[in-house]
Amino acid sequence: MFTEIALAQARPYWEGSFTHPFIKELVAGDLASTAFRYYLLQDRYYLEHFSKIHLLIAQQSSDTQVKALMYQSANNLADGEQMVRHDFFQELQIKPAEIAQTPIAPTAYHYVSHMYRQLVEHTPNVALASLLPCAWLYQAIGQRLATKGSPNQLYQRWIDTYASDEMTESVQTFKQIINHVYADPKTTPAEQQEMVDAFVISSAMEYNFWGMAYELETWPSDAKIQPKSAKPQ
Ligand SMILES: Cc1ncc(CO)c(N)n1
Repeated sequence: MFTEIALAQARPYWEGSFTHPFIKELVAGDLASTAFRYYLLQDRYYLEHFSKIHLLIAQQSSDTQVKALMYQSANNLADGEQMVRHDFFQELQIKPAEIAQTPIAPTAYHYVSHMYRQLVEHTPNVALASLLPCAWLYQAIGQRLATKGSPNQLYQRWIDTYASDEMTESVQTFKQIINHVYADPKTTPAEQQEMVDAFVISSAMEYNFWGMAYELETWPSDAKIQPKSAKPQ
């Protein structure tokens, strides 16, 4: 089964995420607000592209189940998670000017680039595999943290986003569909391996994403020109 094989290989990155200082301090309630802000700013860029990649996979896949899942998830993202984020932005007073002035951090840029790359270098199925750690890892984190609860209201709301029954259900559906695609006789052993590799790299990127926010990661400081900002196109 794809999900078991892929998770077994990505395990160290998952464990690293569960125990990352960003997550630990989020639960304890004492995560620096600068780190959470930076996370949100970078994640806004990430989610915007994540949604676009869903649409590209939907257009390029010949599998009816994959197509339906990608269109539906793109819609859910638009009116679910991105809406919640909109509220966070308002509450933390993150204004368009701050968004426009914040360069995309290297890890956010690399993670997004990795997902697009699967469509160019490989196939819609491989790109699909690169999307799965996003929802699945956050759902696993949500499950673990839900019982603990954060004394910080805002951080608790972030946790709640990922600890819901709807989240668990949608991850279940994604896993069933990808396991089906992986086992399909049309999927060659080479493509199966590429799916696993794409999943593992995304898991590594997920792990790096916490460090990116925690350390307020930037491009090399001697660069005179910073890359473009994360502002919406
Ligand atoms: C980087 C990242 N991974 C996963 C999720 C969950 O959707 C998110 N919002 N951001």
